[in-house]
Amino acid sequence: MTHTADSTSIPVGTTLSVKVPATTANLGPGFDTLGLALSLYDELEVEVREEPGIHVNVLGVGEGVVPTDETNLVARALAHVFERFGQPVPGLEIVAHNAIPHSRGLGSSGAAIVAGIMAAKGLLEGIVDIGSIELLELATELEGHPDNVAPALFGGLTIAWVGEDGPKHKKLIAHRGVSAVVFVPEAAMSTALARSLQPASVPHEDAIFNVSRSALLVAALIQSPELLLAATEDRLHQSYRASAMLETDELIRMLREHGLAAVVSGAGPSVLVLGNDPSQRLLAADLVAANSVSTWQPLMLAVDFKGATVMVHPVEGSA
Ligand SMILES: Nc1ncnc2c1ncn2[C@@H]1O[C@H](COP(=O)(O)OP(=O)(O)O)[C@@H](O)[C@H]1O
Ligand SMILES: N[C@@H](CCOP(=O)(O)O)C(=O)O
Repeated sequence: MTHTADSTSIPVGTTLSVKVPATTANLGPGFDTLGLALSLYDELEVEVREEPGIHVNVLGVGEGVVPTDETNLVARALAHVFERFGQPVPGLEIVAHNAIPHSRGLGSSGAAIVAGIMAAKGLLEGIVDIGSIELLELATELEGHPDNVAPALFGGLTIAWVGEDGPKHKKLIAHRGVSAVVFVPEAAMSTALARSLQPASVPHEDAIFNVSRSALLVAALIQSPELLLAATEDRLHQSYRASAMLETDELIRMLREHGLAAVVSGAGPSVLVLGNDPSQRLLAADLVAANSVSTWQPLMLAVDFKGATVMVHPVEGSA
């Protein structure tokens, strides 16, 4: 006889693996809207156990820092899905292998939320069918804005928006000439702090400026990468947040003066350079090494086209 963890029919011993990409949001003018999935991943191994409660063994980034109990963001996201569908959470042992740096503007909180949601989707397979619209709704409820969680879930370049009936997305395939390098500083800055610096309203001319640049940016990213420099200008968020990340601001100015499409990655403080050919990444890395006194870790990343994945490994004989 197969043991079950509780009143759901999820057998004890069921395991699953989850993989979620890092993301870079905004891409300059596309505040809270545009995002790109990148080839840097957080991974989970999840096992259903007899003992109730969720324990998270955190390895890599966040080890010894983020909680290991039910208050862990991955565990909270997972529990949120079970609660939404009226299902009791089984006892779980989770091993989290984290590579996405925290509070640097690479979507670590979005990735943790998506990881928990994908784990829940895998555990609830055959009990509840969770579609892509629901995945994005659940993730956006927890993250507060859809621009990181959409590419983390679906991969590629995403346009995300919130309609009257909730968040939606459109996935696009970035032009293969587009390359990305992210410069990650040692110091962290929370997204919540960056968001607190945003004004409640902006001048109409700045809104027009960003509408034109973000429309152009979609064309640049999927068809005409040579337009990336003009297409990555922004007046909606970067200047308001610059006082909280002066070195980021300086680095972006320097790189843009050299013709490189440099922007704040997400809410910062990392810097993203979108290249229209791979040699621009090396040029950017040389310029950063030569012109900055601080240490910036260069991450040369590819665009991830797949998004989050979950693989369920049922207990033998339980299917
Ligand atoms: N894999 C993870 N497991 C648990 N908590 C996480 C994980 N990733 C991120 N977090 C939480 O999210 C915070 C970072 O979120 P945030 O400030 O939005 O920055 P980011 O730009 O990295 O998303 C971390 O300090 C931590 O509390
Ligand atoms: N649009 C958000 C994006 C936050 O991204 P993160 O990777 O820094 O969490 C914002 O700019 O606040």
